[in-house]
Amino acid sequence: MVSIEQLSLMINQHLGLLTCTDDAPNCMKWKIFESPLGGRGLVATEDIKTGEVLFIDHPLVYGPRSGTIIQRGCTVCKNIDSDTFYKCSKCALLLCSEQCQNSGIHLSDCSVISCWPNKVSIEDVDDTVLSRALTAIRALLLNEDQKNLLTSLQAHILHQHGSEIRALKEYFDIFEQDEEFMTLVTCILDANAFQMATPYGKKEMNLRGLYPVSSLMNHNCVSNTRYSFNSESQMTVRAVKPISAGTELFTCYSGMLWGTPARRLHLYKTKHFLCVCERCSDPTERGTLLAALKCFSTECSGSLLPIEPLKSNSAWRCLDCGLRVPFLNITTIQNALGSLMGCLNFDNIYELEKFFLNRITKYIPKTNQIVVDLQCRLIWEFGESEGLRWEGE
Ligand SMILES: C[S@@+](CC[C@H](N)C(=O)[O-])C[C@H]1O[C@@H](n2cnc3c(N)ncnc32)[C@H](O)[C@@H]1O
Repeated sequence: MVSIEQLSLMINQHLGLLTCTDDAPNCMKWKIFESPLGGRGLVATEDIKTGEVLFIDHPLVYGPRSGTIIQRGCTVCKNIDSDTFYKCSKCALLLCSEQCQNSGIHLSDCSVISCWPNKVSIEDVDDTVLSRALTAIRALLLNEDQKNLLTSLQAHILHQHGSEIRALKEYFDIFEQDEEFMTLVTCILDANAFQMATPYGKKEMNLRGLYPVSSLMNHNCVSNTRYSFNSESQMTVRAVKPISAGTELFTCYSGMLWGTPARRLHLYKTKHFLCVCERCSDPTERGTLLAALKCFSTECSGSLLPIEPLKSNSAWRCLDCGLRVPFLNITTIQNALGSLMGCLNFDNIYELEKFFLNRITKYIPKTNQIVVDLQCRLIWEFGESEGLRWEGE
């Protein structure tokens, strides 16, 4: 593991590559430090005002996400809506036009892949396997300084990572050194990559990017920063509240409007830690009751909440009548709700509205994250669709 001083130098060099704009502060009001949470983090060195830009980061590497649900799209322009997709005859990456094929991005990608002897004919290479591995493949193109910065970021070395590289080996004889490096990169991406924003209304592949400075921010369920992307994929990180000198800068790795059990499970599965922040420790989640379920007693209209939210198998209790419900009964309800949501067609706004008005609030309190999520989706859709009106209360 590199020292904080070495890492700070690398980060400064990385940020120094940016052209300074009025929006980008030349003098940083934070530094890298040993976080009390373990590992490194960023801490404010001066008082910071709400809205102040903390830094503007750019990705070391980016590419398609590697999840199991694969979106097929052009690996250059990210377009997922084309009748002209074809595979490059040298490397099998999916493309949509000659222009994309002749672009610098594709020529670089292709230069790496076409060096590996193929085990099957190029036409038979599964382009979705290549797409899943593309971000790690692109890391091979970084220069030595960039590779050093990348490998100084946290990695959780777990067998579950690197499946995209193992799948790639079915089609190519990958050089051992490349395979080792790409496998490490998949572990680093898993711990650090951010989902990149898709421009509104554009049908584009979902991308992930490795933003080294942002990657050093630890998580808190009530973060004191927020980030946004510009059209050049730069990430601007701003303070969302006044931050006093000595306070750690936090981002939020999970959905802000998810209840505590959902957030903690997500953080555990994807980032391999159990959050113990103030919000997670508070059964009411600062009064938002996002995880609340309806009391099981027919005479009571109260809300059930976990008694000890930091214990994953905690019993729940009704805030009004005090009824205690064992954890197993709670998981049964949560699973049933999950199945119900799984059957919903989120593209059908009318179905969503009906479900929202007539069904879901019969079973769960209006504060529950599912209701809040549906409300947000409806507001989003109604805001954009001409003629659509809120028909209920
Ligand atoms: C993006 S990295 C953050 C920087 C990292 N601490 C480092 O030293 O490079 C994400 C990892 O940091 C750790 N982490 C982040 N937030 C945490 C928190 N609130 N509690 C415990 N560990 C945390 C987890 O290991 C997580 O997978």
